[in-house]
Amino acid sequence: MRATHALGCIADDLTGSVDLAGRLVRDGATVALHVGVPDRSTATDADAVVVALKSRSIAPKEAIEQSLRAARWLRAAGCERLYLKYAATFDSTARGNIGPVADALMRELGVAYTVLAPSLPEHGRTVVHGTLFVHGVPLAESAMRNHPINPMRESDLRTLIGRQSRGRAAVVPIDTVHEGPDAVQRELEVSAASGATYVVLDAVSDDDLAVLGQACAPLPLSTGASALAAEILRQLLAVRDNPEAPDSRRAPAVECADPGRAVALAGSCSAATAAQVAVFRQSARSFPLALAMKAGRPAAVAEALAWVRSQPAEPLLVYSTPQAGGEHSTVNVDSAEVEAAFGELAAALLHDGFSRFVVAGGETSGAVVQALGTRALDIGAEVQPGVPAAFGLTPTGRRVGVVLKSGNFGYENFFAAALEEIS
Ligand SMILES: Nc1ncnc2c1ncn2[C@@H]1O[C@H](COP(=O)(O)OP(=O)(O)OP(=O)(O)O)[C@@H](O)[C@H]1O
Ligand SMILES: O=C(O)[C@@H](O)C(=O)CO
Repeated sequence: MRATHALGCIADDLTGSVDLAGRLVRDGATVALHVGVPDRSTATDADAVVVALKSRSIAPKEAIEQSLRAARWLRAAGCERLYLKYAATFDSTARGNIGPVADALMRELGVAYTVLAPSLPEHGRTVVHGTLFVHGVPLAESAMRNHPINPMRESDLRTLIGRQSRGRAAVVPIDTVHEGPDAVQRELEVSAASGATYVVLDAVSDDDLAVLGQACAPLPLSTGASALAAEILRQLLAVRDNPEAPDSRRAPAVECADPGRAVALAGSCSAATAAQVAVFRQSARSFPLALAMKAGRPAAVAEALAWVRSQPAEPLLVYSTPQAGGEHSTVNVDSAEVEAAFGELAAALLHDGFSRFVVAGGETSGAVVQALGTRALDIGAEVQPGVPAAFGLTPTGRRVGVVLKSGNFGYENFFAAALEEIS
């Protein structure tokens, strides 16, 4: 590995990590993305290094342990600044894991405070006076209210972080952001001096994020969605490489997947995926996995596999997404079992010669990529905003292509577009 990387990122789920990596690559930066904490250091010349965890919904103790291992690995690899990436919809429960992990990272780095910046205006996520909005609707009134794993029933980020961390939260209000980076930095110092350990950053536009990126670039640790990380990296690279602007950099071309069949797997329970599944089912052959789960996981996986094998033509979709227009939405199944079923199905399909997988849902993507055994991903072109194609090697040396979609990302034609991109 080279001596320094401008930014080291710890992402709490896999789709969030590809969203982040794709955004950095879109800006012209080079990115190394590792699935899980690598066992040893790996040589790379990347501007940013991303470690993708599956820590969003696990026990806080385990999430802290994994995140600290990632932080230590990134620092040993030469990352100058760290960024904790979580969902722009602040997906978490009353006990974590954003607060416990951020508390632990602050202790590890010996810093007194950090920022919270989930704003992602490109996807309609904005923060005003500390309240998180999704397309203008307070988070707790958005579809996230009924998320099966992380139901979000509070919109004030100070309250949310207060419930899952030690310490006090303050806000840098939008008016201060509009005054520019110096004003934001002054406000950060004032908040820290008054004992705040978390400072929520208002932002409603990409211009606001650019201001925040300038203000936060010197901080050892920042936290938030992909947008602030991208702005921080822009700043760090502009400073390091001046006069060459980050915009003029070129991401390396990535190799495609080996020849093989393609399948779409939808385990996401988000409203956007439900609409995308409903649209795709009009033209694709589809199998309702949640319904099959009534017979138990092994039988469901066997049935899904037999169905896929019997299909003479593509496109193919296996889905468990509730309210996707099928009767399965009424079936009461265990989330972890559904995830495991998607993983087992993906492993069997890989064995059958499938080489391209489009997956909807962060947890589902984590389970599928774990099952494929891919430990690092090269980021390719974005299919739709926040959803790049990615390519990696399996343990047996096969090159697979994946498109991993965060639940609420993508347009209605997402599945067809993603399969087209990795064909
Ligand atoms: N019909 C279903 N009933 C119960 N659980 C399900 C069903 N379908 C999927 N699940 C589970 O719900 C969880 C969905 O989480 P996942 O992260 O994959 O999607 P998401 O939450 O919609 O997307 P994201 O986290 O990217 O916003 C997974 O654990 C999945 O296995
Ligand atoms: O829906 C979102 O905002 C998130 O899933 C996200 O930030 C993905 O990176």
